[in-house]
Amino acid sequence: MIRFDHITKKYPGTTRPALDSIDLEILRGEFVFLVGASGSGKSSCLRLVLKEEKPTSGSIHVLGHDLRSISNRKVPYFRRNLGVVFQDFRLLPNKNVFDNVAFSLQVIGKSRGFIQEAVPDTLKMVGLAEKALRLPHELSGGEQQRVAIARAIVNKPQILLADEPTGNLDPTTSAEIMALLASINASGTTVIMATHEAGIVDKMQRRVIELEHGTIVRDERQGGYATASIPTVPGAAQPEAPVQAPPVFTAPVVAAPAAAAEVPSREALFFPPAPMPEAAREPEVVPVAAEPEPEVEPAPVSARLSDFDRPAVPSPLAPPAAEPESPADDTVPAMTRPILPVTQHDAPEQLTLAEKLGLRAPGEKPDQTGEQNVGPTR
Ligand SMILES: Nc1ncnc2c1ncn2[C@@H]1O[C@H](COP(=O)(O)OP(=O)(O)OP(=O)(O)O)[C@@H](O)[C@H]1O
Repeated sequence: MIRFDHITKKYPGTTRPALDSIDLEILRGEFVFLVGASGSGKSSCLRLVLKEEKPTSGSIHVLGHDLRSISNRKVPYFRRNLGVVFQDFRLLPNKNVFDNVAFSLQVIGKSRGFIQEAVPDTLKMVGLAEKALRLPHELSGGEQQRVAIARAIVNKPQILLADEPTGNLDPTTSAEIMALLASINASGTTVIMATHEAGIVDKMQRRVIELEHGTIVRDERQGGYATASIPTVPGAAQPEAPVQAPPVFTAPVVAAPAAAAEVPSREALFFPPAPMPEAAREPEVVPVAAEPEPEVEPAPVSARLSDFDRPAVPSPLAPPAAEPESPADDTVPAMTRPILPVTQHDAPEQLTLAEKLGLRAPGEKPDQTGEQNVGPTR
């Protein structure tokens, strides 16, 4: 699903490579932690997967594509296969929860009907169905991160990249966010998460790739956080949920994730299944749209409370019911968008949020959202 072959990344003006001849393979359905000291190269790995940065040498394959073969014009289409979540949430401050999630679908031209179904489904999954009309500043940090996760998964990405998604959250809230990420992984999405949080890594017992000065020094199938190079400080605060909180990330269940997940129960959220077995792996090549999608004017989307009262609906991660899609959607699987913060070297300096999310190519028709970022309110 993701393969790095001899990847070296050297940023302009630096003497030492951020990544130094990395070889790496991540399989479909895996949950992978990237750990390592600050500056070890974790975010660089994520940016390379997104094609936000180009390697100095070596090749990267994502979803069957050699990233060198994807032209800049097609990068936004490629990125619809990826969802990205950041430490600082990056919500649109003047849009409510529903519209923040709807935004990413509007920009890629999804129909109003699709949006009116997919957004409530996704908000329900992340536990925010009741708060669809709130503005970001009316939410807690954890709730804001749930909105960001909803936005990242609403179009059903095959890969979810998370760059320190719990970095601004307290331990209990972090545990809840991790349970949500685990449930997303359980429904088949590959999750790659860069983190410094030892407690989370130790509890999850998933694959751990440790970077040190741009090289991989550890790759464990079910690892913990601490090693000689990143020791856990005795007595340091660990992200432990308080006693009354539901137990999280414990006892992996043997069942493989379902291909089309049901809406996970609360129990499922807190007892995430183990990673998908390696057998059922490698995917077909995911097509990147050969032609640009037709420009569809973003339809004004307003949440109706009745939308949130509907009977049980399929998980937002499951394939949607037959939906009218734009022609380009026939060739681009329903996915979501990326958001890594680092500016592409060859991109214009002033990018709109849609461009940062990979929803529009730089220079494409700007949207009218008055977009700006909003960070945690905590
Ligand atoms: N745009 C850039 N220009 C120059 N150097 C960069 C750039 N981005 C990252 N670097 C350098 O590359 C190295 C790896 O950085 P990277 O952000 O990948 O590390 P990280 O492990 O994610 O760190 P952190 O945990 O602090 O986020 C660091 O030495 C950093 O200074």
